[in-house]
Amino acid sequence: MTSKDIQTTGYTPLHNYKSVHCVALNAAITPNKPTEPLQSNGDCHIAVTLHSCNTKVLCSQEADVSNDGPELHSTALCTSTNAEGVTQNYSTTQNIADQDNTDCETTSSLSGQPVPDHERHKKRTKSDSVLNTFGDSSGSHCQLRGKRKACRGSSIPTLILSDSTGRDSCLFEGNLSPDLLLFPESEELQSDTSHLNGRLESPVPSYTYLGICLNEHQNINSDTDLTNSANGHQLLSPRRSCDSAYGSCMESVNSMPQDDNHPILFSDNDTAMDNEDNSTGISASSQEELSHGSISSLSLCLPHRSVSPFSSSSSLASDVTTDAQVSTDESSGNLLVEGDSVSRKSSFSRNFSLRSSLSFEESEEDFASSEDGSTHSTVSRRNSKAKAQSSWTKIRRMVIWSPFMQSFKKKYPWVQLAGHAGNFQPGDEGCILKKFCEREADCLRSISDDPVLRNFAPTFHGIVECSAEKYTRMQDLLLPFDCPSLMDCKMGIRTYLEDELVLAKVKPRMRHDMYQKMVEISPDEPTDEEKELRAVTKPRYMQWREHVTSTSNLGFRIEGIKKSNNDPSKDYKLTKSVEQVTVAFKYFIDDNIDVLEKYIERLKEMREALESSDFFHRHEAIGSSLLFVHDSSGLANVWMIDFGKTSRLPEDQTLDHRSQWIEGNREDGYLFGMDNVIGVFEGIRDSMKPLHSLFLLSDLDSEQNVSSQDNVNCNDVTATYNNVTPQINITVTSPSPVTSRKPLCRQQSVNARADPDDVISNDVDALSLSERTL
Ligand SMILES: O=P(O)(O)O[C@H]1[C@H](O)[C@@H](OP(=O)(O)O)[C@H](OP(=O)(O)O)[C@@H](OP(=O)(O)O)[C@H]1O
Ligand SMILES: Nc1ncnc2c1ncn2[C@@H]1O[C@H](COP(=O)(O)OP(=O)(O)O)[C@@H](O)[C@H]1O
Repeated sequence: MTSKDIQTTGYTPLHNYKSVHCVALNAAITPNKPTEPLQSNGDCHIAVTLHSCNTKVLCSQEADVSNDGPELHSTALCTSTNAEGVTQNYSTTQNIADQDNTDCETTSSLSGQPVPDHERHKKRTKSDSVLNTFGDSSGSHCQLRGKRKACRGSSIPTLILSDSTGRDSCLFEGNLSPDLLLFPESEELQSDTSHLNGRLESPVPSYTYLGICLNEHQNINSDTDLTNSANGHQLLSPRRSCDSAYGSCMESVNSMPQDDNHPILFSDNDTAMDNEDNSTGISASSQEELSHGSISSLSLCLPHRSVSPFSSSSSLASDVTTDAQVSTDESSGNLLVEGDSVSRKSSFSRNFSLRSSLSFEESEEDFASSEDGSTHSTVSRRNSKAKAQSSWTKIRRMVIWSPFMQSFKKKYPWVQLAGHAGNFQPGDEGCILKKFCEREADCLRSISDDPVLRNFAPTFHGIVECSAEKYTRMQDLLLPFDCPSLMDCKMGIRTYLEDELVLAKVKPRMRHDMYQKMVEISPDEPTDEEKELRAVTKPRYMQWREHVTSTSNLGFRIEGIKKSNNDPSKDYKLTKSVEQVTVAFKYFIDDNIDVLEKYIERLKEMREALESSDFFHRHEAIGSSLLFVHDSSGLANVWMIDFGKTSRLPEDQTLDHRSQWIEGNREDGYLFGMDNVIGVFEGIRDSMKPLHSLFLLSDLDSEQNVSSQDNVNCNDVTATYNNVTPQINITVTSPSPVTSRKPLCRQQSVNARADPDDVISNDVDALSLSERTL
């Protein structure tokens, strides 16, 4: 199966989700004795492979889980292999004394302490083969009996658990885009199934899949579709939503064939009907599975507090309460799930938002299964199944708390670094959705069609509508990166439209929010009148922002930086001078010269493309940003984003994007800013290149002009060598990064070593770029 095979098409992605928590557990995982229920003290061997949706194997894990003694600790001896094939052995020990205790204690010993072979459980062969089957990048696990997982966006984890008998199961959890749930697509059932079966050398075992979605409409969507496959196995898949947030997606799901083999277990008003006993919640069974008795109960709870993937992290006011219980009805063999209501407050403040495809802190809370709000009669059944349930809990904990999963958790953040909170939604197939803005959509469309510029901005993928709201669908630029570091630089010497200025003069609108933001940074900034009104106009605020940041002097400003493993920071509201910007850029690139070179190269290409672009010369670009993204693998790229205030000029007008702005000429200083971004990066590069490689002291007389050195991009270097004190002062006049303006002059003071035959050493400790003023 190719990666194409697992791309699901044909339905519109879901919108308006604040977060979706999805859990899927297969009942098929068994202890070493496959025909017996999972015992609370049973040992088992599990294998886990984590795939991205594009079938890349992210990592895999095998674990021998043994419960040494009465329920206090469980130890997993694991081998974990990442995408690069690096294998790590470790053990994970967990205190699982309290099943409802979400603060599961985990200690792990990592690589360097390989788990001795004799400590491993025996039955590995079959698991290995399963692991290999799933671990060969084929992505075959994504299609189980024709049920296609809507694997959209690379950041989607798929967990496959395989037990020692070769039976495999799916554990799928985290904060996932709603369109990542399993959705049926009827066709390719047979071929893929046989393919998978063939590879597994055994029939695909029964799967039980439970999908639980949580959306901003404060509902838990616990819906299922029990589907019998051709080979008699059954699949429980998420089926419908209780409100419009599911939108068109549910249309497609609902359009799937429904016949005797596809019993619908739930009504549309979320008062789920158990086909056996009319109980509330989710009910479905994998009867074959249950008749084997390989699982008697499992318990799932959605987190009590859940971080919304698209809400502000710092101003998070998210309060989520939801529980879902799954247990087995022994008489019917059904799995029974209960869910209570969810309440959520979402924040719409302007701030960061983070999405993590896996949110295992949250998942951990899953283990605290609450009886509150349960309306189902399965409480007693649950209680009676507590023991077996605890085994499941343990396994999940093992997996979730292993270094393997913990490190994966960090790998997939989607970050909205700047901009308006609530503007973005998850999209499908590597896309994100941004609230529709005609100007922006027009620009993205034009740029995508422009052979010169198309690589420098997110690809435009049309306009979609959901819940009566329009979105622009565009390429998710973070897709290829692992744990990316991001920086958003707002370009130009001006951040407000001329129209806004005109309007503010004619009809000033006082903004309290902007006054508030202003005094937070500069309490003394407002005039007496503004203080009295506790409000400022938008242009006043915007101009002040430009003035206290590098917008006005350098033609760009840093909006935010997020280093791979750190929280995002927008603490650049007073970053103005070249030195301050240099410090921030250096922090961002972390002295990684390769990344730096890539940025410089890319920026220069982009500048060249912009200079030659008719589109660009005919547009005024206000508030547009450069998004810098790199990761530890050295992958680095820069794109232009945010065209919400980029507008076409009258036919007879063009801009050079470097000239001074005079009201009415609509110049925006975009290229001026770009020149300076490049200049600062080049300054950093030069400072990182030790000058001692350039000059030998012996080459220098007491005073000598040294000709241009290519590798420092100097026009002229004047070096003064003082024979008495080994000190050299070098003045480098570099080509101006601000081409049409006064050249920047860098003065570098270099300490020379005493030995004149030796190279000049070391620090370029005084680097000053004289800033030009507008
Ligand atoms: O960055 P801070 O200091 O918070 O100021 C913001 C940014 O300038 C926004 O620009 P961008 O979207 O380019 O980041 C701007 O949105 P506009 O683009 O609508 O001008 C906001 O205006 P309001 O949306 O009017 O609040 C303004 O409050
Ligand atoms: N195509 C994209 N791919 C990935 N991240 C993006 C993309 N577009 C925007 N972002 C993220 O969203 C943030 C805000 O984007 P922006 O378009 O400036 O929003 P706004 O119009 O609300 O200001 C950026 O800083 C970046 O982190």
